[in-house]
Amino acid sequence: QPMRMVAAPERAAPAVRASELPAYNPLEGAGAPLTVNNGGNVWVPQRARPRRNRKSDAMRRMVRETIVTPANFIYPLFIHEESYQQEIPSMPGCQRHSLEHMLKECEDAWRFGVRTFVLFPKVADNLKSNYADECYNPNGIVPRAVSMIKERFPDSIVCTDIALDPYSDQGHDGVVKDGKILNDETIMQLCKQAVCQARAGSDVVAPSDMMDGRVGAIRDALDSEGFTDTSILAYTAKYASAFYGPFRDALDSHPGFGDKKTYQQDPANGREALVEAALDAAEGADMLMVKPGMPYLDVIHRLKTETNLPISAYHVSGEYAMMKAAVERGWLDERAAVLETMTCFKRAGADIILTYYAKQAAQWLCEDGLF
Ligand SMILES: NCc1[nH]cc(CCC(=O)O)c1CC(=O)O
Ligand SMILES: [Mg+2]
Repeated sequence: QPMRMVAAPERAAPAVRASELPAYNPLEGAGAPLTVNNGGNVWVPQRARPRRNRKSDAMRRMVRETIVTPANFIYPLFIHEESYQQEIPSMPGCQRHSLEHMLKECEDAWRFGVRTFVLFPKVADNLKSNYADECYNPNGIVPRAVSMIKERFPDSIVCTDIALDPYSDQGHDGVVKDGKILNDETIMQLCKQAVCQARAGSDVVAPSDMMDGRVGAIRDALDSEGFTDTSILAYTAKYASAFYGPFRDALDSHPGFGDKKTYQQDPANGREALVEAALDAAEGADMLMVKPGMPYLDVIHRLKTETNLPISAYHVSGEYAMMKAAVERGWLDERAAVLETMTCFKRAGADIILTYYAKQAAQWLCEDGLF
């Protein structure tokens, strides 16, 4: 039934005394007949009007629950050994950077308040192998990149990914035998990779492989080599997702056979993320990651309520690509859609947001100012 407007009567309605008003009931106005108040205005009697807290920009800012700042972002950078920048067609606006250009990119983001970077290497095919031994080469591209950033920006936080896939000739996150991914053999390699990166100056190592027990093993390996201050950002709830395709284009790391479902989580499972979170926390993780981001806000929220460790959302390559594609078609307002997405990650419980939009979003936040 549509509500009918009632014409105001000729004479003003008699004043209503407070004592005559019914007991407070915030829902009372719903469906109540329209009347006219002492001001002569149409009035649906109701005391609670949530719109009052939205009535001006200043009011909205005063009551805002969630504020995203550039310090919350982790900016991922793809690097390669070449001296040029290479566009990644499925990730418009992202490139494989030369090491020199990587520094320029850090500097640009730094000016907008971004302090944290994570590195992903595109490795040449002739350096790839089943055991991925290149991953702990002290002269490999990642250790060199880490020292370059730390030298230029000593106050930055440099994160490095721990996983074999960029260095694996099979495109898997572990050592392969008879078509299976070996858990404990892989952990041996991951520990060497973590120590190598810590030695190069990495502030945070981020295992993204999903082998069981690798957080504890990496913690012990770091500690026994004296790297007790190197943090671990564990990819705790990493799902076997269809949204990683553009990242695998960027690294040329598509799995050579099969899929990653025997180690990454089933997207159908939420409670399983709590099992993983309890293990990672017990094994010494400093921060927990949920990946992908937007389709997994419920998982972020559940981890936030179940643990007291900082939570990071990974806004992955496929999420980035689909936003860019809609923007290119003129179907989305990029700035509004991106900033809304970032705010929603934090509202859901993410303290940290790893996103390919980090530099751009930080710039927009700086332009808005006053956050
Ligand atoms: N260790 C692999 C890794 N680390 C980050 C991503 C994907 C990130 C993205 O899509 O942005 C992947 C891909 C995969 O698991 O196959
Ligand atoms: Mg685990």
